[in-house]
Amino acid sequence: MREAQQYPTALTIAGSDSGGGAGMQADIKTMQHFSVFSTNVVVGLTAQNTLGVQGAYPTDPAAIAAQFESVMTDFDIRAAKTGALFDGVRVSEVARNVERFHIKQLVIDPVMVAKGGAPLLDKEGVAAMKRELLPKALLVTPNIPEAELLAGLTIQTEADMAEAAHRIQELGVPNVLVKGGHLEGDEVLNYALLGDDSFVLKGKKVHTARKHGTGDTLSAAITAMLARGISLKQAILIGNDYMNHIVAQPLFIGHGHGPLNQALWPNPNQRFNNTNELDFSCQLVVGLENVGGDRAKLFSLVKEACLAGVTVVQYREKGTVRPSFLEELAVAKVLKEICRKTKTLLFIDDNVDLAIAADADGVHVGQDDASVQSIVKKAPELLIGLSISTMAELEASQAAMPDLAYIGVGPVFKTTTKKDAKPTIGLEGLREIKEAATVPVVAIGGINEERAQAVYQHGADGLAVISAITKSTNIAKTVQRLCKD
Ligand SMILES: Cc1ncc(COP(=O)(O)OP(=O)(O)O)c(N)n1
Ligand SMILES: Cc1ncsc1CCOP(=O)(O)O
Ligand SMILES: [Mg+2]
Repeated sequence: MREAQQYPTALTIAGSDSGGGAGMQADIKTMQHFSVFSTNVVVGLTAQNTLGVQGAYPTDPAAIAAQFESVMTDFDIRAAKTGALFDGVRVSEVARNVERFHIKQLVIDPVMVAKGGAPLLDKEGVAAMKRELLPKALLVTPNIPEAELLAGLTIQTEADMAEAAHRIQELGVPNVLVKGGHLEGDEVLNYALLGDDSFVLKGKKVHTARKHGTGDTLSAAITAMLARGISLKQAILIGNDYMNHIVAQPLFIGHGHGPLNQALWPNPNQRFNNTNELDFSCQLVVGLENVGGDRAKLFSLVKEACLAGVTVVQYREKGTVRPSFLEELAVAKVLKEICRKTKTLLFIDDNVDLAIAADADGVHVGQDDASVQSIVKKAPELLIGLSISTMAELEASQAAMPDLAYIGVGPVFKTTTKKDAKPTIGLEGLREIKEAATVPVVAIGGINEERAQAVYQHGADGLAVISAITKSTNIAKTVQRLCKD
């Protein structure tokens, strides 16, 4: 199957909101924004706007089953989520179909009451959810009133949230995210209990009524990321950042509880695009250290290399006298501008904060730098390159692979440019790592014009050089010879 046909697909099992801000409409918009195709089982209609729910019309259970049949027999559903399920009959029908079609990655947003106060799940529905649906789910994302109902306790503090999460876990769902937006205070605390692991996510509380659809949007974002193969924990961390960002900039639509703008995400989809489409074939790694500290020389060299066809520039400062953060930022911003003109990707070595501040495309980190997981949490929009020098490092980094744009493998040959370089791995070492790698391999270390083609022949998808370009007397010709024949 061609890559373009492997667009991840998810399913939302929810109610329609005629106002467009919540329910299935919020799910579809959010999933699309995360580059996931959304299929739907409509469990009911609501006549609704930003002022409230004027009517609710549950779907015939036979129509629910028929929709499941249509979707599940055609699409490769990687993850699903539920929203408003109305009553016990519909919850049972959904649970039956989840079982029938072996839906594994199921996120339950246990929608019980709409923003304006209208009930969206009756008493039997709550009982059926506890009994039949939660044990089939991967994650449940209750807000405070929903968690109180599911856990049977009053929640006022973080400790209460933790207690509620544990009680809900006992109902058979392994992972629980209690959303604390309804609690007093200037911060929103979300409590996550993932198996035995627990953590608290914080966000600034935005005091606005324009938050219609927040629960649907968060659970849809998490579901979309699961469909893309991102781990549950990272999906929750990214989803939390996403919500903090979009809640702060609501849409001024309607006269009541206004909707969110799901498309508001910095550098939309940059991170989630098919990274296979990005070109990591020829990378110039460079800093002031490599050009005698001469800024003008650095800029003209990078410009020439970009025009000659390098596909990535990595800004890397390693000299004994390091420029200050602000000096590096000033340089990085000029590099960004140069790269923008030729559509060349700009990466920053080691420094995630600098990459964020300079609006770089990515960051390259070594084994002892910031962890891939922490970068994803802090800056989900950044592409990430990770250094790998041995098979053991590759194996130890398996969990990070879905989040990587490429791995930098080497040093392949002896190099004097990097003082603390690890032992060389040679062309055979490069081949061995390439055969086990699941992301593009960028070879580095002692590569020059003469050696470039052998590097490709041993499996490299791309190469990265410092001295081959910084010491070249004819950059255009050098870049041409470094490219794959
Ligand atoms: C493409 C590429 N591969 C490897 C490295 C080395 O990064 P790291 O291990 O962090 O070492 P330093 O560059 O920080 O000395 C790289 N920068 N780029
Ligand atoms: C940054 C780095 N990482 C491994 S080797 C190396 C230096 C590459 O420099 P050169 O291309 O001049 O050998
Ligand atoms: Mg490093």
